[in-house]
Amino acid sequence: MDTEADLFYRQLPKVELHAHLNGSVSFETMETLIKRKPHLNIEHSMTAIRRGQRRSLDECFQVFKVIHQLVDSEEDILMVAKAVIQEFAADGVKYLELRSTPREVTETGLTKQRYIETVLEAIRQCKQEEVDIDVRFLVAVDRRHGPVVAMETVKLAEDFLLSSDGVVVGLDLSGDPTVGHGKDLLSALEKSKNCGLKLALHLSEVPSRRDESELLLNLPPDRIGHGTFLHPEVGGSDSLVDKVCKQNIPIGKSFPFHPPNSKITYLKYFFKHLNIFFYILLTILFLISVLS
Ligand SMILES: CNc1ncnc2c1ncn2[C@@H]1O[C@H](COP(=O)(O)O)[C@@H](O)[C@H]1O
Repeated sequence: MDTEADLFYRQLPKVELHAHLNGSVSFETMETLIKRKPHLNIEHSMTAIRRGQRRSLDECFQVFKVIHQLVDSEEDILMVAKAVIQEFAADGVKYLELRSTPREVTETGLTKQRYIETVLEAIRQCKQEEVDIDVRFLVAVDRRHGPVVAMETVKLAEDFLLSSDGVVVGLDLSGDPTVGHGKDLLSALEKSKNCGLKLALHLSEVPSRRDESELLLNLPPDRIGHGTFLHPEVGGSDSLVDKVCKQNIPIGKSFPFHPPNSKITYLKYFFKHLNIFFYILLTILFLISVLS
């Protein structure tokens, strides 16, 4: 049963700036999809990460593969997108930035163009049905597919930017962060920016990506996905954190994030190196006693 706090938080008007369409499918919608395709033998445990359950990034991407098998036609996309929008609205979200990677599925005749059009149709229908939410769409580039596909996706996104009456607003860069390097996608991202698409970039999601993050932050992006390893304490750098803070880029936060010059960081530094301060203090006391 809902507590008073649950109700309060549900009713609180909210913005959702990091929603992957196929990462936002509810248990109920998943049930409908599984029933529609019994031949796939998919069970619920293969499509969701339960509260408190820990999964590696690799396992998360396996889950998306299964979901993609379930969502592979215009009919599925329309149903899923409408349900996701209605559920966010029921949760008190007033502004939603939905992102999704357009896919081609030969067996069902789905093309990338129709994929985007179908999501836009779902947004249009929700608006017509007066669902109380403002939805924008970001076309996603999957970094695993490389620079050629990235450039094709940018061109597609650009067409929709001009024809979707303000619903398509940007480009998202996502996909397995351990695959490829951002430098190969830079020209596609620059083109995207130059034609007026906003950029939502997944970066520093895994360690040892400082060079890539530096490069991507120079674009700069308008949204950051995760940014888990930007901070110097986890292998990032002050320069990376500085760029995010100075440019005020909203971040899909997955870790405590302090600007390098904040009081909290100084205090943490002090306590971390307390033993050094103690030795310095002893040395000063020793020198005072010797000299006096
Ligand atoms: C866990 N952190 C993450 N890091 C990077 N990319 C992620 C992601 N979570 C989701 N995606 C991206 O979103 C796709 C699923 O939604 P769509 O089919 O596009 O709607 C995944 O295949 C992946 O490319």
